[in-house]
Amino acid sequence: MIQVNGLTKRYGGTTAVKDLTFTVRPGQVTGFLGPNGSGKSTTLRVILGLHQPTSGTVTVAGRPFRDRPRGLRHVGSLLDAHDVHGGRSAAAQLSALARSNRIPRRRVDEVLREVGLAEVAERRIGGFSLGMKQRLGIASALLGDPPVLLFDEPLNGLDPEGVKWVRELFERLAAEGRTVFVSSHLMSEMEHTADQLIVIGRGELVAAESLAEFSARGTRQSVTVTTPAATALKELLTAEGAAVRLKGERLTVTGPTAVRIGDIARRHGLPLHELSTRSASLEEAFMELTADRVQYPGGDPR
Ligand SMILES: Nc1ncnc2c1ncn2[C@@H]1O[C@H](COP(=O)(O)OP(=O)(O)OP(=O)(O)O)[C@@H](O)[C@H]1O
Repeated sequence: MIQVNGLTKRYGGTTAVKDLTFTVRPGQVTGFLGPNGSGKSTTLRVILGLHQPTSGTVTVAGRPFRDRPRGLRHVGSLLDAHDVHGGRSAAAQLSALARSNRIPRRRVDEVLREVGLAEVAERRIGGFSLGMKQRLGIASALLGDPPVLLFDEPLNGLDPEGVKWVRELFERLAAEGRTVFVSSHLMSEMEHTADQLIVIGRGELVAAESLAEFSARGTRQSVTVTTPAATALKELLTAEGAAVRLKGERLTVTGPTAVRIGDIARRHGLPLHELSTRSASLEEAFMELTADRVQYPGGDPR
């Protein structure tokens, strides 16, 4: 269990995280979701005792993590897959970690097998692909067989097969009763990975709930209409107070239902080639929720 209580972290004039409170429970995969620069890595670093909070507290299994000797047996983490010694072999890197944490050497072979790197164990890490480095980072996290695991953007650089493997691994780790906390800036990654979500924007908590609860927010619907009379229909719908986007013969309408749009078109003798309702995706719900909290919005403000 991880408990974050009123956590604020400032770097000089920048507030990376502000009054953040949430709990990450064992036995499930919890996604830590937020746009770029929203404070995810900062929070993970504070949980790991690498950075000091400006105010607030963070505990892992009831105690600050930095108070625990032989940390890898308590918390395993993957923060930055590039942060490895390129001249070493995978086996040498893990052996050094095992030694300094008093973990038996046999665990090195076990975790290398577990992450599918047994055959390249003696190769230099410098020649590894990003996907292989991610697997090595996951192996380091698993080395001490810890009850709590933190992963910062672990799906980055993985091919679809790698993504599937990581998802199944996380599921299994959670089913074993461990606390699994996984960050991502993409809802689409978390949609099939996490049971619970902690969502932040600009360092502040936006949502802490199950994926199912979060999905229920995405019930806002839009109607897609295709018609050769797109401009005329757009005018009629706009006059009704609908929000309408026009692209070629296709309108995306929010406000009125499909039935209402169909009735308006019929009354004015406008032909419809398509009329369909769709619910906003989870990605859209996430973007909507964090829209006013994005640190570096895309595009060029003019
Ligand atoms: N060591 C540091 N010194 C100064 N500012 C920092 C430091 N670390 C993070 N920040 C700032 O804190 C804010 C949050 O950054 P953080 O890396 O925690 O976000 P993130 O959600 O992990 O982003 P990303 O998805 O891009 O990795 C940003 O404005 C960042 O520039």
